[in-house]
Amino acid sequence: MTWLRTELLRWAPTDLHYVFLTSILALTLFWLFRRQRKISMIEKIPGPKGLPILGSALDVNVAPSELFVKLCDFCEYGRVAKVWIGPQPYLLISGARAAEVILSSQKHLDKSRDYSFLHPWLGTGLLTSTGTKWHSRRKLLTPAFHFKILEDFVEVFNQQSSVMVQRLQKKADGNTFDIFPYITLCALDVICETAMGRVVGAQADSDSEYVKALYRIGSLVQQRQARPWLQPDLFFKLSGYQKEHDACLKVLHDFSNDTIRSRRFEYLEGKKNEDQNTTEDEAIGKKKRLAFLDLLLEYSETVSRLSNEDIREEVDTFMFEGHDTTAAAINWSLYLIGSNPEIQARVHEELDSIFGGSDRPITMADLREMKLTENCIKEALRLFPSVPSLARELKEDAVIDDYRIPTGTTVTVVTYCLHRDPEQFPNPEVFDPDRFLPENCKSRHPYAYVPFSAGPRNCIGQKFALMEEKILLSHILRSFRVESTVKREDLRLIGELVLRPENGNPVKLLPREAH
Ligand code: HEM
Repeated sequence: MTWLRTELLRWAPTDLHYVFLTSILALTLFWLFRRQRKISMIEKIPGPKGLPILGSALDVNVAPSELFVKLCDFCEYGRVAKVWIGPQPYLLISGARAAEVILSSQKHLDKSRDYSFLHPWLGTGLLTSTGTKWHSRRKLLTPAFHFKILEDFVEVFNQQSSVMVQRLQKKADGNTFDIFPYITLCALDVICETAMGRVVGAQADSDSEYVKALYRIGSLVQQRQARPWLQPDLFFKLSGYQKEHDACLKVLHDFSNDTIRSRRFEYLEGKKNEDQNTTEDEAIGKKKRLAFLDLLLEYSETVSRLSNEDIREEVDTFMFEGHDTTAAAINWSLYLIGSNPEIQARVHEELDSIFGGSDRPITMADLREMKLTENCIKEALRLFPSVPSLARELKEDAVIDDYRIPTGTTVTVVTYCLHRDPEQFPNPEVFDPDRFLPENCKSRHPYAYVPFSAGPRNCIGQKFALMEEKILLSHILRSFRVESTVKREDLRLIGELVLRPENGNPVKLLPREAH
């Protein structure tokens, strides 16, 4: 028995134990109090009832096209709605006043956790970074999107559009085919040349290793975002996707790194020779076109030092943000124009009045005249915004539409639903480009229409995107008449990183001369 007494004495609680236990208890109570406060604040907001602990997690465990329908159903609860997915509350915003609180704020700039699945590929480039890094990069990159610089890209937009039109000519026999990949590959060629200054010829060879890796990694990130069980690193690894993801990553990063290294070398060599020689182009007064990558190299030498890795983050971000979004937007415009023959006739009339039936390249002056075409693009981005929702994580409490929203909540602006508010857009489902005539925009809330987001974290590439869209779309419509074959009520939407039709964009094309 002596051994038992000795053991008991050894384990008898000391002051240290009391302090330790009291601290644990205090921390637990504090956590419970905070959690309860959070729950009671969130519970005041309308939303689906959900199950204990799971919330609405089972409702969102559905096929991708049903998931988007669910998201829109949740928004029916109100312009501000809540939904619990397990222990995590999500706030869904589909009203302009509430969207303004988040998008115009200088405080709520942090992206939600979903964006972290892009980090291995994009690092913390402009889209995914936060705090001082985001601030300084945004300041550095803004001049790269100046109109004067974008003007130089018109030639690329024209050249790649001509390749696309040539490819489409082979399909313009009135039979149905999916035009989506034709437009996507063209947008990919455009972004490779404008962002990196490299010609990948995706339209000529869509089997290239780089093109395949780009698409595969996009779809892997999307799957991970949509399926909560793939989110922990361990499960992603066990699923086998991690290996595939890393293989794609290697192809993409090797490509960007090689390009950056060789362009930096060329840039430095060019600088050395600058005073000694003039290049052949300069001798005939022709200015060399600079890709975004060249501009970053120049800023890196003159404004703020950027490592090759810093530059890669930004160039990869442009590659990611800058092609799927524009490709989807052009497809949606074409889909809606192809479903509305009267509007298509008006667009053809506008294009004929500018180009008179010639197939000459499009100039900046032409772009300014394409008012109706531009309004069709804007209206298509209203009905089918390429980025259908965007999310922030609150780093401090916020007051939205009289509700106090606690720190840590993920706030998602559901652009797709916001753009269908009947108070801002009467008969919201109707495709009516005249909504964007200046006189019809006057009374609209400034945050009712935000396809490029708004406020400090808006899309840096929106002018580039609109120019590209106008040029690609008008090249198609100058050559062809388009007929959409899917009715609006039969559309099934996939609303992941980018909003796209589940079954592509099957259309019939006919050469214009035939009509
Ligand atoms: C129709 C085409 C496009 C649409 C609809 C679009 C839409 C958007 C939206 C909604 C955001 C905010 C995302 C968020 O807060 O999560 C965004 C951000 C961004 N976009 Fe675009 N985008 C388009 C084209 C482009 C292009 C062509 C580029 C570059 C060449 C680009 C580069 C970026 C970048 C770098 C950001 C992050 C900006 C920041 O956080 O400071 N986008 N875009």
